[in-house]
Amino acid sequence: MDSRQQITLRAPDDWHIHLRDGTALERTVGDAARQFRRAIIMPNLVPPVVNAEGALAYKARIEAAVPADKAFTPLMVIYLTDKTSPEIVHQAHAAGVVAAKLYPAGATTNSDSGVTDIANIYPALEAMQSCGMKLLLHGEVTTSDIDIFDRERVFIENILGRVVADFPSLKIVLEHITTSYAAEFVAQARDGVAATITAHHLLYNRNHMLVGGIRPHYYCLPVLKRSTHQEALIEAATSGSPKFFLGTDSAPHAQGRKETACGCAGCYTAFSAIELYAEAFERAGKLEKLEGFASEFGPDFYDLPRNNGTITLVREPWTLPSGLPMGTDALIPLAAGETLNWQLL
Ligand SMILES: NC(=O)N[C@@H](CC(=O)O)C(=O)O
Ligand SMILES: [Zn+2]
Ligand SMILES: [Zn+2]
Repeated sequence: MDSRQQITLRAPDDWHIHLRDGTALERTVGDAARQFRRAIIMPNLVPPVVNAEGALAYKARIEAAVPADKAFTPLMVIYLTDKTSPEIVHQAHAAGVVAAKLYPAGATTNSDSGVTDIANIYPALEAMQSCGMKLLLHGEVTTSDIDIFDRERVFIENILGRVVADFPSLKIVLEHITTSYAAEFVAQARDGVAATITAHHLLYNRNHMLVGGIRPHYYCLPVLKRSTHQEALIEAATSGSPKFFLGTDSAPHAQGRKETACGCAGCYTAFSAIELYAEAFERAGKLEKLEGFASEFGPDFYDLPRNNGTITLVREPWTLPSGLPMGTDALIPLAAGETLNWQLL
């Protein structure tokens, strides 16, 4: 009889992940499939995944990288551009694409082809509303006069409120929220508006990134905020509200592209995602709320069945590796070399 403390959860899903392409897939898909049954696959490749054809081809490349002993379903997303037409939306929907992603142009990694004015995609949003395709948002404005720590709040005030009102039955996910403003907006919004929360925004605030030396592996977008915002996110994630669910935003960048004068934005959390979330929920004294957040509210929002089967985590401290191979590159996982209390069996 195993006397270690354990928790067993319905098998979880990741509602926001970056897998990249080519030789990265062995690493990223292997890690994701060890942790999750399904994942929403971000389309910000270079060039981006902008239509049904691109999504189906990318899906096949991901499926080819799933380890033989794992069941993992990629849920595909197209990238909205100024040229996304209702026809592109309907074709994608017919091909099984579940959502379209809005990257304001210039907001984040690989967002150069993003939307320059929300008005340009109103016909596409109309089509998405009519066929039930979800809208996923990188919720930051990009104008240079707006401070980087205010970009999420200003997006909510200037853009999100309008989209939520103009498309009253469009299902919308504000991705990787980082502020109390976002948590409050989503909590009070109409049905059909939800948010994903990353493990790193639950575990860290900007002091972790900037005090005692600059730590590039904590740098992601939207950037970590002050601790009061971190506390609001912990409160939202552990509240039991079905509007908040798991999305890692795991985003691999080779070590040399993080540890450099102009480092890329993105944290690689896929290697130990559910363990990082368990850590955050345990610290909040809310481990019993992890299953809803990780395994129930996401599929409910996406109108998909919850997974059958379970995973088990044991409370047995273990140390993350200091680096991982990704193709011919080195990849530094978030919390590299640190000890976590919970381990996936
Ligand atoms: N989160 C990040 O900092 N980076 C993501 C893009 C994104 O989700 O904004 C990436 O693709 O690297
Ligand atoms: Zn983003
Ligand atoms: Zn992302």
